[in-house]
Amino acid sequence: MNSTCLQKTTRILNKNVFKCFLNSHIRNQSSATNQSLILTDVNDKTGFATVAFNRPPMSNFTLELLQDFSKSLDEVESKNYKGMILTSTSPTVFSAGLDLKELLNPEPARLKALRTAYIDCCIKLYSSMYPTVAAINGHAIGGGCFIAMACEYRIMLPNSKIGLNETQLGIAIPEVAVHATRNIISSRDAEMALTLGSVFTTDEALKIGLIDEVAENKEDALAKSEKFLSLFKKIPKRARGITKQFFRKKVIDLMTNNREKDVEAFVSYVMNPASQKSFQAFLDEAKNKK
Ligand SMILES: CC/C=C\CC/C=C/CC(=O)SCCNC(=O)CCNC(=O)[C@H](O)C(C)(C)COP(=O)(O)OP(=O)(O)OC[C@H]1O[C@@H](n2cnc3c(N)ncnc32)[C@H](O)[C@@H]1OP(=O)(O)O
Repeated sequence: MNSTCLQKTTRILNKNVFKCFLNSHIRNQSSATNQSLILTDVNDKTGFATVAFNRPPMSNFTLELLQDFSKSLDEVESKNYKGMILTSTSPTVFSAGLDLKELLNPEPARLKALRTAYIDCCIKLYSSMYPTVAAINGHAIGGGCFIAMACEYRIMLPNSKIGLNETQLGIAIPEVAVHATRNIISSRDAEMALTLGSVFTTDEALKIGLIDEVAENKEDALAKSEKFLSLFKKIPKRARGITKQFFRKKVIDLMTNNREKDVEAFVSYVMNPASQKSFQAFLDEAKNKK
């Protein structure tokens, strides 16, 4: 097989695997271990890329997933795709945030790398020149919620939960997350939500403006996402992107300039015995539910 033919075959295979994942055929983590942690599919007609977290069932973030996500975001930018839909291959979860097993008794260097990789992805997503939409196909908690918040528009499925629950775990919300939340919901709602570590239902999130639309199912969420991205079809990319970045400048600057401080603070919160206890309690409670 010549290389062009091989590339084409690989692409078709990847597309089929992706469709299969989108249809949620993979229901457990072990069946995904040999697969990419991020799947990207590009619609040749629209030029929109659909990027999916591929770590069922919780789509929680490990260092490796975040490193791959960062590369995918670079690819969407460098290949000049017209927009990005962010979703996951899990049947009921967009993302449960950072993998709590990464936070439990961590090796400090890996924990630092994890947080650095997470911020790196947030900066790329928050400041991207291309339009972004989160097709939130289930729960979006902690770091999963913030990633959705870094997109320009949020469409969520019914009967799901979304929120920044960090304070409940003993982790203070970084200043940057305060400003990013205020960019979406009212300052009053933001203060209540972040100090309580509130997790909202789909309907509650719609009411306060944390999400923009509710979709009937994943297919509908993807269709609505394409409709949102299409709004920008005729708007020159550079003018649009720079204007977006002006609105987001404060958050982008804080994330970029405070990166080291944020990592240090995060490591210190996570290593705190009270936080360690709360991570263990969550994992034990989930086990005992069964
Ligand atoms: C610039 C920075 C800005 C912002 C800051 C962003 C910071 C982020 C920090 C974090 O992300 S901390 C992590 C936050 N996440 C959580 O607290 C956990 C969230 N999970 C849930 O609330 C629920 O699991 C769910 C609503 C997603 C799903 O609920 P349900 O369907 O009832 O499943 P279970 O709770 O029974 O869980 C099933 C299974 O999955 C494990 N699990 C869930 N989440 C995580 C996780 N994040 N990490 C590791 N494992 C997780 C859970 O332990 C169960 O495991 P079993 O082995 O018992 O099956």
